[in-house]
Amino acid sequence: MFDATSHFILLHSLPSNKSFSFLGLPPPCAHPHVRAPPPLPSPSYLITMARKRIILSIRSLPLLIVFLHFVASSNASDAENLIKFKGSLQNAAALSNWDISKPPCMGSHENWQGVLCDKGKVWGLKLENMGLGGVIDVDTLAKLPDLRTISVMNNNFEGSLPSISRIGVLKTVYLSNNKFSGEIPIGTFDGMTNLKKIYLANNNLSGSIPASMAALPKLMELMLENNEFSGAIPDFPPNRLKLFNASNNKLDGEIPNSLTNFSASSFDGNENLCGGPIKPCTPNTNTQNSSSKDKLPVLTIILVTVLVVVAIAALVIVVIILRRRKKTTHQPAATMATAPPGQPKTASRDLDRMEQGQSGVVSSSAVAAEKKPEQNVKLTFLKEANNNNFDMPDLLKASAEVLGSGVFGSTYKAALNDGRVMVVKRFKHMNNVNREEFSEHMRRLGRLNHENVVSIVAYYYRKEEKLFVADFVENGSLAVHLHGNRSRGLPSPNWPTRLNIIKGVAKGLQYLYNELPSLTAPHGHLKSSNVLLDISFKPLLIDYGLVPVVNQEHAQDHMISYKSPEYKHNRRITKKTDVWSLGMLILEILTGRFPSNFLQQGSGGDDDTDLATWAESVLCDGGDKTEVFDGDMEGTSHCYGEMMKLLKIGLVCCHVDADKRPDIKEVVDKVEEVKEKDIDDDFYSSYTSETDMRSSRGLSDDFKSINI
Ligand SMILES: Nc1ncnc2c1ncn2[C@@H]1O[C@H](COP(=O)(O)OP(=O)(O)OP(=O)(O)O)[C@@H](O)[C@H]1O
Repeated sequence: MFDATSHFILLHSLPSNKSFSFLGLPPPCAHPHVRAPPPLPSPSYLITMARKRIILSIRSLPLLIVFLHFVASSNASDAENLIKFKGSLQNAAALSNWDISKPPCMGSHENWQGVLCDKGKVWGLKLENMGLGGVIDVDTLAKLPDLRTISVMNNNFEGSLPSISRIGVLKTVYLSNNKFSGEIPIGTFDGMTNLKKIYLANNNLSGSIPASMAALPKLMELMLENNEFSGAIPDFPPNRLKLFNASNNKLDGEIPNSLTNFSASSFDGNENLCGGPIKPCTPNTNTQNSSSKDKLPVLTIILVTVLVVVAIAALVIVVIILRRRKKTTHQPAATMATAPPGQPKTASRDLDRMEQGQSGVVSSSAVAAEKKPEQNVKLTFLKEANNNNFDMPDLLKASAEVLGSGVFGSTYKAALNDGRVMVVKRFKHMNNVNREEFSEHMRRLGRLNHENVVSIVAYYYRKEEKLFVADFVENGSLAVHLHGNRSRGLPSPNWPTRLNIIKGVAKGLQYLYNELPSLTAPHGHLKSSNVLLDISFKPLLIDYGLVPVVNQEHAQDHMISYKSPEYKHNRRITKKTDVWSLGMLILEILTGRFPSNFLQQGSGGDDDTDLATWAESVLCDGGDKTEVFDGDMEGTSHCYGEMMKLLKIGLVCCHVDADKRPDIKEVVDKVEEVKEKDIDDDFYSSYTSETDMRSSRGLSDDFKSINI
């Protein structure tokens, strides 16, 4: 027996020059003028050596078997560790399908609720909104070698923060919206050299922000809002953090220079914090901040008090005189933009509270204009409409609900007194576009009118505050219907509904391409949470046309277009980038899998596995191809042929080479040809042949060859 292993061992165990001679090649560094080539080894020498190696390889066979067994059983041990981890949780009913007899991961297929898989390995845990409590057993999780992300957001975990540095390889940790409390030990994040995102918002954590956080070399997102953190904010390396929020804590001192580019809302609600975008630090603030050890001399205090009293008195007299004069000259007309005294401040605080997610429904504002209310609180309406009989003060008074916080800011639902329900989106990460450019862009967006595009009704511009107002769409986002309903046990959209949604989205996107020809990516941020559904499940696009007005650095980190292969590889987006996003969305709708799970996983390195690659691998691996489709999608019998056609359109749209993707018109035409039911029963089997499948993304260049 002379197997590959023994062959390998034989070659590598021979004296270096001999091994090359054995292959009939000259030794790598031999130089004829320096040294003559060594003589060929005698046949008896070679036979002896070969024998020795064979014996060695037979001896090492048990080791090899143990090694292979270890590799084969690594999945089982992931399963055991997960079951052990589950054992320390309370209220783990949502994890009832964690079943040791079934591996958590089969390739990229996930068998266990909340367990994210890649190539048969557990790379993430997404245990959100499950009412979980108890202990997070980090020591057991540390035994999962491929674990890179953990989210237990929106649960009931309490007590001190788990020692996550035991899982040193983590890239993202989401612990927001729990009841974690107490101080974070100094070294909690020590050695976590790959950690990029830490979400701790809405807990009861106290003490200082640990310096080990500021020392993390790759940290990009840090959310600490609505806790009890105190003391000074440590200095983070400049330009590293892309998202930061420490509002509503008890922090004090001066905001470090490295964080001054974040807006005031990242720091609001910390009374003794100063500098950067909030109130300037005065010697007085500094005195307060340094625990007021050295007190001001009594005389100075008295002098300052007297001066302040005199100044206030003078101000009151001036105001009274001015009011009297006004009254005698003319009676002022009440403008919609004039807020009642005190209203802006309260409203502003309400808004910030809403933003921190402290309460779902509050009597709120959409914006507060603290400086020049007369000029600043007027909305600019984009369309002439009879029912635009409201303005900013009405939004300020309306009861509002936080719909969510996205990458550009927060979105609120505001119910007006006349029954109309509006949505206000407050943008945080805009670029420095001036009023004229912004207004011009808004007028362009305001002219849009299509049944699959949500119209922007009005906008508000101030240098540091930008708002969009739109009508509320009742039925929530496609993302919730595809992914959220599942965990709540609600029905998922069936095949005909999903097909109609894709048709509507494609038409809406084509409309944007036609109407906004000057934009490279007319949508730019197409994903399932930016597709809303009305009551009849008609899709409507939102968050389109933003690329020209948003902060580019932020966009590059968060917008869907910037996750495309062309941006990853060539740092550019093209006219076909939105087609890629549409392709991804088609695959998400058909497979029920969330593309961002794949993107997040690939973002840290060279791993290019995305949803399209995964779908292709299922189609090509010779197994049951229908497994690619979402198992929760009903109404699929006699439809697999048509579903396959649509899947293939999605795959072609995701072609890695942007030039080989179809243009939007071709996509719309092809999608329109897909029917709810298979026309020909035999069609499916011929359609799903191996060759045909392999041609979908890379191997066939001609989109027109799609056999519809
Ligand atoms: N006009 C609207 N009617 C109803 N719901 C809306 C409307 N606009 C936005 N939403 C919903 O509000 C929520 C928050 O939206 P937002 O755009 O702030 O975040 P996102 O879509 O989750 O992320 P991103 O900022 O990346 O777009 C989402 O669930 C979105 O579907």
